[in-house]
Amino acid sequence: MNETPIFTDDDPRGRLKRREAIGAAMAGGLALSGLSTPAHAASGVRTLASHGQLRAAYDHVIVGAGSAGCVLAHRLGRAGRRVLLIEAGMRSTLPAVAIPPAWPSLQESTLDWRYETTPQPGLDGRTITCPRGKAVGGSSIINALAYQRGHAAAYDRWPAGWRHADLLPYFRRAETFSGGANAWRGGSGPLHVLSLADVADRTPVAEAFMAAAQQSGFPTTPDVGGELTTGVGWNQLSIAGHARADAATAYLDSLASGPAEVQVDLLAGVQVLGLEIERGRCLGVRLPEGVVRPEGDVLLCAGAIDSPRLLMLSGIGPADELRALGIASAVNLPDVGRHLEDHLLLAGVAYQARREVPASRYNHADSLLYVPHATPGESPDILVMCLSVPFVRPTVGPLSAPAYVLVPCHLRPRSRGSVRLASSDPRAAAIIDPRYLSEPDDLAVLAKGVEIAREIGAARAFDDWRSKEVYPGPAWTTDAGRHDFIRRATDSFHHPVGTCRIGAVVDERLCVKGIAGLRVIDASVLPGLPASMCNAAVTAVAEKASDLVIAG
Ligand SMILES: Cc1cc2nc3c(=O)[nH]c(=O)nc-3n(C[C@H](O)[C@H](O)[C@H](O)COP(=O)(O)OP(=O)(O)OC[C@H]3O[C@@H](n4cnc5c(N)ncnc54)[C@H](O)[C@@H]3O)c2cc1C
Repeated sequence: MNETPIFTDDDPRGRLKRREAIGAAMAGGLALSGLSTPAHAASGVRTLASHGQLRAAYDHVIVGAGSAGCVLAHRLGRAGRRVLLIEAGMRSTLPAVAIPPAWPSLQESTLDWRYETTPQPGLDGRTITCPRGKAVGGSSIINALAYQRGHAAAYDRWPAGWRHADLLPYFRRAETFSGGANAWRGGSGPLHVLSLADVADRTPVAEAFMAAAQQSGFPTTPDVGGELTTGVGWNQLSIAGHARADAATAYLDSLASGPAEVQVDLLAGVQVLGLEIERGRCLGVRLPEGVVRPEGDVLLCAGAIDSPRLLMLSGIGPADELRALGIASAVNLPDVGRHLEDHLLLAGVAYQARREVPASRYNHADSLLYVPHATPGESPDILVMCLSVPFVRPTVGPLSAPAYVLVPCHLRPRSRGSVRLASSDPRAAAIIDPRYLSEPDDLAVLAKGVEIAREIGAARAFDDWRSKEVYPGPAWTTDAGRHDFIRRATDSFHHPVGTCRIGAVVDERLCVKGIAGLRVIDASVLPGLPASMCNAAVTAVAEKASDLVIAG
């Protein structure tokens, strides 16, 4: 059997886990050459060094140890289920993962699948990077750490059972909030959420943004993730003790302590190649070395790009398209891979500063503003973040320090795209076409976002910081100039969802329509974007899904 290394030997955390794995393997009666120490039962997640260490039987196989997969492993493990968690990436050893302000360096690193979109006509034909975490912890390992659930109304547009009131107990169950528990926030969940309202070392430019937004007539909110999710407030981040609190540290490492031994095995560095489907039932998952068949459901948690890809590779999707690639249809589900939705950001409304801008100790966006511009009282369509770094798209032009940038984001885009198979090769990346700005209304909302950002940027509270507006600058005076600037400055916010959405691909229990024994549980099932970044929504959906799986 081909051994797949789980950790590099120079990683102290890796050595510890490897020792646990070896001990557990011997306890299970498996022989590894060169070992003479007695076996002992490991607590927590048992990290398998190879396919050969699999247990004789599992209740569930989880594909993908990302934001959702780690939640499921934790909850099912605690419920006494025998779980195999399979992840294509490894446990991360990059120090930058733990350091919040270092997060941008993780894109295009070894922890990133490094996908990219097709050329986007709405963005002057540019291809856009589509980073996705390839590691134990998934995209929560490389993301920008913001952790917010957004406005209730965005969930209330989702199908029954998944609306805000249904999810609120799960948002609370997931988190330990730095501001303490209340009717909206959790106080004892695995994931630590730090409100920058509770720290003293916020960057002063973010303080100026708070004041400038108020001078421009926007209300403040004491807790952007609590009862009032509109207005200007301090960012909230998944951070515990100054370090990133990703899904793996929060949900897998915490299994090591607890009331009872759990039976959760992690097989990392192994890519699932497809699902075994026979006569309308999912029997297991295909690995390079064979098939693993659980006694219960297979739980697909490979994310908004790879979950639809794996379904289609297994014959679940648009039958005609799959047949054209030589893939036999198991069930015709035309919506698999369709309805791809993603938030847009615009980088940005940029200012040369009068003096050095102190760096953020967090994620560079210490304060932000949610604006329900289109429909006051509804969920926000515009978010403006205040970045204390000179971040503009290279297609916009140069920007040297000292500078700060206001970044408008579109939270309710109308453009919809797709994820399709490039070929029947199970290792080939999917064709990702978000069709950014294909709906003219999206451009108009971004234009409004730029205007809000410029108004705040020109407010008195920034006088002490602002030397001059560099972008959009004079370009903003004509229609042509405005449109040109938006097309050059727009990028993905990296929140793809909806490619296996509830109602179309999975039912309200997240079971794949027409296939028994298979559920999809990750960002792909979200029936729409939340009115904020999506990690909290994915986590809450996975929390609720774990109860559904346990209920059977
Ligand atoms: C650069 C970036 C910044 C972001 N910033 C934020 C932010 O600040 N706040 C926020 O809320 N959200 C943010 N997000 C989005 C958020 O992190 C994701 O929406 C969320 O993590 C998605 O969770 P998931 O479980 O659906 O997928 P993932 O967490 O991506 O997990 C999928 C897992 O499946 C694995 N996998 C895929 N295919 C296979 C296969 N064939 N075999 C085995 N394993 C497989 C992957 O390696 C991965 O570990 C950001 C995302 C990125 C990329």
